Amino acid sequence: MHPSHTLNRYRRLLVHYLRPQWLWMVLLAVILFCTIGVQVITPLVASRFIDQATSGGDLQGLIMLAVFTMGLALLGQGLAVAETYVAENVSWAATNALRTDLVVHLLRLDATFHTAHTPGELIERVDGDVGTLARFFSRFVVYVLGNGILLLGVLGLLYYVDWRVGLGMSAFVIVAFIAMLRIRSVATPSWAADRQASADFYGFLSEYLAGLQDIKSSGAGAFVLRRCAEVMRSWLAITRKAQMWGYAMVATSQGLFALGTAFALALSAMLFKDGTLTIGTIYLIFQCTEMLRQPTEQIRNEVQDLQQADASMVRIEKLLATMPRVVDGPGSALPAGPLSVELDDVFFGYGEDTLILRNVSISLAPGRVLGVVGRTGSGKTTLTRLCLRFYDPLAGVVRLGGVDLRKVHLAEARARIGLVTQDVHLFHASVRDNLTLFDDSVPDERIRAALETMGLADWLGKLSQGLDTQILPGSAELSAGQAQVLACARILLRDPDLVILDEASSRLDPATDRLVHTALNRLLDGRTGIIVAHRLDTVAYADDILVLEDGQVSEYGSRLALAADPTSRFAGLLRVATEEVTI
Ligand SMILES: Nc1ncnc2c1ncn2[C@@H]1O[C@H](COP(=O)(O)OP(=O)(O)OP(=O)(O)O)[C@@H](O)[C@H]1O
Repeated sequence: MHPSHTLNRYRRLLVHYLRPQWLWMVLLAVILFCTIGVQVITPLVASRFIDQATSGGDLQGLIMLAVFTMGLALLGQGLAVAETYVAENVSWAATNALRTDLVVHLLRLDATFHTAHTPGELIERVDGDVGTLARFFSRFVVYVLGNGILLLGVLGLLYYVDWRVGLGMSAFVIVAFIAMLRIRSVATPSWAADRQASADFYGFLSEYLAGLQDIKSSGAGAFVLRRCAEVMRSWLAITRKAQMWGYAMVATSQGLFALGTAFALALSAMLFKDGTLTIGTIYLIFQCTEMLRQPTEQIRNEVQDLQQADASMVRIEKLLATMPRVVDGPGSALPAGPLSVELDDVFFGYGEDTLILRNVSISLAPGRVLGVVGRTGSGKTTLTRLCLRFYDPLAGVVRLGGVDLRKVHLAEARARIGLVTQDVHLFHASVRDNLTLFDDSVPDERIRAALETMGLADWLGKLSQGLDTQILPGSAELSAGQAQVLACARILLRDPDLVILDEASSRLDPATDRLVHTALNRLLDGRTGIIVAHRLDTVAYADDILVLEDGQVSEYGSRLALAADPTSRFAGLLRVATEEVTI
């Protein structure tokens, strides 16, 4: 990675996220310069103390110097506390802003992106990578500048003591710095690999936690554990390498500075023999040599961390630069009331090579209900996704209310559609929040009314804390059918003009079955509907039927007409389904 690219990237992020924090940054700089002042003054005072003590100075003066030294030590601690407080404030405010931007961006990205990236990977971006950047936001500039000045200050002091010592130590600092940077550049790829390995691990973990039930029920636990062990084993090897490099850097700098101290002491001893230096000055040189180490290491650390953070910055910028494939429309208005749905010669595939839908044309009048049937994998769910514009067709047009969906604002179109998926997602939150999706402005009466309409009044009555009862996703109290009814209530509250229901294919017990039917009946009342139907009872709601076969329209027409025609595929499906039910 070219350093100037890194710095440019860093500057861009810094300017953007630190601008609102500039007052805090000024405060941080002031604190840092005071800290440096204290660091430089302390050895000077100590050296004077030693010289006065060894030359028999008066007790009063010595006490004053001792008290002054203690005061400086206390001030140094106070400044360190203040610095931590301000720096944490700055870095959290800036990184939280960046996190928010990333989350907003992730929500804007379309289904294609989310299919290609696991939630764990995205968590690592939003949390791991941003976390790596946290200290950069607060400390990088101030630290590099501050430590640079401290370094110059200490070297200046050494020149002031004796130019030979100053010159020798300047040469030493340059050599040490170059040596440390060399090692760093060799070590950087290991650190990048370490971050990637951690992202892979989180990706793995989130995927398997999400599929916990399937894993348990299919007895795949042993396989998951083995896979987990494999991922961790490879992570260990990578981390060990990265840590070893990190340690090599610490060891090198310690070794180098031990050499530096030895060099400084040897030089001082020679000059002491000459009578050029006092013992207090030698102490000062010793302290200064020690003091050179901290800023040199810190500048090295900052530069090294910047390299590490560069990988994070690259990934964050790349993520922010990823544009959704589905581009928001210019804002054509949709007509009021129930929406018609038209698919005009639609072709669609998720990837480049396989077409999932071919030649699909349907025209659903406002207020009518379309039942979509067909074998598993025939493209039924895919068709509903196109109506919500999760994807754009490769060819052909999808129209809502007669308007090309690509011309409408995504938010407006989606606000008019209510979707119940096969796999309803309930949040670990109260019943109220699950229904309103965290919109506090919806009054409780409306929520209760919606639940009542959906036939869930009894269910609500049994809940210990009513609307405040917490729902635990995947808990035994809520079956797939009940979850769908809750999702229907959620949608009823939004009062959409088109309802799309991808029916759960699981069989329901008779009571839940009745519940789902009441819910459906009321939800579809006065709205256009598309139901991906798996069961015979549900098909009965449809005015029109679309039979999909391998992504193509096999039959399309009024339900009654198709059912009455004994040669139709739909009539055939009905016969099979009736036999299944009656057996
Ligand atoms: N996000 C996706 N990315 C890639 N391929 C997908 C995606 N979703 C579905 N597919 C593929 O598209 C085809 C049609 O899937 P779709 O879910 O639309 O069928 P379906 O008729 O609804 O099936 P089911 O009745 O089982 O729900 C399948 O071969 C499936 O593997």
